[in-house]
Amino acid sequence: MNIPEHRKAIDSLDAQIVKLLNERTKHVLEIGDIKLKAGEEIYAPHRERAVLERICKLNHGPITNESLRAIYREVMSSALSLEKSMTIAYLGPEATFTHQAAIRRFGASLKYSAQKTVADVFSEVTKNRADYGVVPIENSTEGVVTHTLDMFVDSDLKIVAQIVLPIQHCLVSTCKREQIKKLYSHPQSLGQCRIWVQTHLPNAEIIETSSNARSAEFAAKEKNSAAIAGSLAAEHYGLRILESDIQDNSANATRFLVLGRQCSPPTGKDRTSIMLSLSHEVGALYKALAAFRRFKLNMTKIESRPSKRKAWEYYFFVDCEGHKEDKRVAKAIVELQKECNFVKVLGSYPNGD
Ligand SMILES: O=C(O)C(=O)C[C@]1(C(=O)O)C=C[C@@H](O)C=C1
Repeated sequence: MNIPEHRKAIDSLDAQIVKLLNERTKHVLEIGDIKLKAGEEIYAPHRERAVLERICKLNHGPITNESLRAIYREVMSSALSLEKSMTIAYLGPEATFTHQAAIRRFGASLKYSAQKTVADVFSEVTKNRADYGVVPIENSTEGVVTHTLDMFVDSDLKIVAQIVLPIQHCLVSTCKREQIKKLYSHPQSLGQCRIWVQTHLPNAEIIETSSNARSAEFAAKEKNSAAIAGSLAAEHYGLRILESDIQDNSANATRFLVLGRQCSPPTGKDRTSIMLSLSHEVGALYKALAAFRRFKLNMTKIESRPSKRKAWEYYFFVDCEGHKEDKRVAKAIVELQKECNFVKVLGSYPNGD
């Protein structure tokens, strides 16, 4: 076939794709009506995961699974936005990695609302001003985000999904690399790119900022300056990516949580986050954690935080595999309730990204 013939075939396929996408969307709208009448959540992360897994299984190429997932992300995002006008609050400013993570999960068709602090994200969702919130919880090199853990103490919001975003730092600027005199960076990002900066920009004056997006904003306004930031920030502030993936550790990733008001149903591959407090007694933590061993539950994380209510009193945050409605998890929670002063299930949600 020559190019015009291929294009004719593409035009005919596009006509079918558009028709099929609209047929799909009509079903989604009907589901939306049923959910609204039943007072159910519109966003269904368990179903989205099943859809994405299924389309990847159906795929025999040449299109990659990654591209197919990105296309379907947008298909589901546009469907969601038609089912209900939705707002996603996230830790801003605009174009941060949290913003990038939120778009990766919810797509480009929804409304996003940047918040100044993690507490503001919680408050927007609690007060119904946003449908969901996205906050960072831990970075593979920097560890846990303590503000986020602390917020769960007084909040009734649920973790409904998680997003694992590989953090790819870029050197972004309006000038050429040789012309860079100043480098704007968030201290954590600088920590993650230290070797690269020392090797490639040893003479640049380094100025610390409060976020990657701010770094990009400053670099966009000032001649002979550059920033360490993500690709979304580069695009947002009209900067060129001079070098990508400049982080010293290529396995650098951040886990974000999606906060909502209702729990997600089980998918068969879930994770449950639990918060607990214990009496000051020898072996109290050991006895409490025995519940996970007894019911053969793989614990994937444990963190402790000062309670801020009484000196030397701590809360423990524990993640395990399984859903709170799974028999073994439910039994372990009953056991924990016997051993602990206080137990709160923060949410059960699909494991993975
Ligand atoms: O299956 C549903 O519950 C839907 O609302 C449909 C759909 C989809 O487009 O497939 C849309 C949004 C949900 O988050 C999950 C899936």
